[in-house]
Amino acid sequence: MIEIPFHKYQGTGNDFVMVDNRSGLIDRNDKKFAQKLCDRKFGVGSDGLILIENHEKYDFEMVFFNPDGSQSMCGNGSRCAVKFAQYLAIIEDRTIFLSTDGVHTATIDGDTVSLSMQDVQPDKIVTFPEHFTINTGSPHYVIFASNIEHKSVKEEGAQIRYSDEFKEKGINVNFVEKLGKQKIAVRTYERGVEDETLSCGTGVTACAIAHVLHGGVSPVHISTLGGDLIVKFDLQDGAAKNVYLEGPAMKVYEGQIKL
Ligand SMILES: N[C@@H](CCC[C@H](N)C(=O)O)C(=O)O
Repeated sequence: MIEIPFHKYQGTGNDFVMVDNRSGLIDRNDKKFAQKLCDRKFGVGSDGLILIENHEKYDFEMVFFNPDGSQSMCGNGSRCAVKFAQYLAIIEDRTIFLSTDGVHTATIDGDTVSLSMQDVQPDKIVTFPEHFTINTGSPHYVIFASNIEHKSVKEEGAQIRYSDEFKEKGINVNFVEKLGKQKIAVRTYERGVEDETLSCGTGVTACAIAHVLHGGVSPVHISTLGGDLIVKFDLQDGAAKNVYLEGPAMKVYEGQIKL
């Protein structure tokens, strides 16, 4: 049994257990740690586990796990990791770091973290008559709907995520309501959590891109169940470039857990 010090962070209600793993306390290849720490009944409980590790070339490396132990890019988690790296005095108010899908930069202003996302090339944006699939580091299904406050996001999201087309690799499912040229509301079912979360950073980025492809204008202000985010980008030759995800990221508490 080992005692693991952890910090809990949230970004618009998407919550993460953070572990300073610069000493190699946790084996990053052992996905059971994520399953245990993220368990809301037997562990700390969160939408993901993030390990902060040393990196030769960048300020740090962020290793992200979903609660089921799978790995992908996490936008809100990256914003929280940046705040945690500031708390650990690895960085001051700007950084360049490595995440699951490559190198990111970020700036911090109080509790607001602005994160650069990878360019989304045209082959990652697929338009169907009723929906989009867009990969913003993680795969997203984006569907426009009305009155999303009344949607059964868990049930309807799970139907798409476990459909024949997606059941093997999984997909995150986003329901988007247009509120204006520069405003949308989003609710997201996340794979790996297998439930609705209060917010999803890569998800709202995909939704903002879909919104602009439908006539919206960047920057797009996004309302989620857990708070507000802003996504900015330039649409050039069918690609989304200079993509930024901005919003609050905060520490909630810290503790130790025996595993
Ligand atoms: N909450 C995240 C996305 C986390 C990864 C996702 N569940 C997946 O497996 O694709 C975000 O803020 O982007």
